[in-house]
Amino acid sequence: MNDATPTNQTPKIQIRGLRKVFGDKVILDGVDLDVGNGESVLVIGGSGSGKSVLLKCILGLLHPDSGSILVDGQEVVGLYGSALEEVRAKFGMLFQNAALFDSLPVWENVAFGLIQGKGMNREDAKIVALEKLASVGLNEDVAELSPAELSGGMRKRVGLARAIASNPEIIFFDEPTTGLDPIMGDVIDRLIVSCVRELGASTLSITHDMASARRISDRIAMLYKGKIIWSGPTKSIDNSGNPYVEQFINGNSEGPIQMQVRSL
Ligand SMILES: Nc1ncnc2c1ncn2[C@@H]1O[C@H](COP(=O)(O)OP(=O)(O)OP(=O)(O)O)[C@@H](O)[C@H]1O
Repeated sequence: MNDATPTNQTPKIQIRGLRKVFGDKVILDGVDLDVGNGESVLVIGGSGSGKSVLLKCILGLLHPDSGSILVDGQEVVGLYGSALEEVRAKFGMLFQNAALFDSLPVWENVAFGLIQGKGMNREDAKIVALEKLASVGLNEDVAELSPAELSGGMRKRVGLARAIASNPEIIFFDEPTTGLDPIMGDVIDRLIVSCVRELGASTLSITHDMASARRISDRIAMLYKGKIIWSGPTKSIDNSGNPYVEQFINGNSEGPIQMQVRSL
């Protein structure tokens, strides 16, 4: 399947024929996916379907067996060292568990990439961190706390502030609402949408939370058996006409998707 971009511009990310195998397990089996400029794409798929592997291939953390990943038209498969770092500098990422260092105060977690990655001095990096924390609704008192002192929702906010700290062109959201109650999930999703809009960033996200998926994406793509088997506007997800998508979004155990359940 060829995943057409919604505009004629060069896509921000263009993936073609991506294949990744671990031992005898084919995880990605020819993934084709585009993320347009300023577009928010969300990948759905069952546990173990390869969503994280896909993100890791784009970030160069895993090396695909074959296929192509273009970022702004530049091939990133096979890049390493400073060339890979240059591409990675375009990305921000909000990890599932926010992945904060408890040994550093909140502001330093946000400023970490600016100080370590971009060589910014601590004073300037702190100013940026405080600005970004303010943009996700956290004040200067919170900036001095340890992440261990924060609630789950606050940790996500800090993770979001860190993801946007360097004004990235592309942001990955990995399960941004996991572990939050539905109301806090909505709050975080709204923050994500407003921060992304303000930056004009393109996003690629993965989640199991369909309410969140509907809020933070323009387009949804479904990964199944190593391929994107459906992709379409988020607003048409309920009329996909695809039995795999229907089963997934309705959470039915009955349907064409065979979940592997190991009996104990
Ligand atoms: N480094 C690795 N070495 C071997 N197998 C791996 C490695 N990374 C991932 N896998 C396997 O690849 C498959 C896909 O994993 P992945 O984490 O991408 O799934 P996922 O769709 O993100 O799942 P979930 O929704 O549960 O997070 C799994 O079977 C996993 O065990």
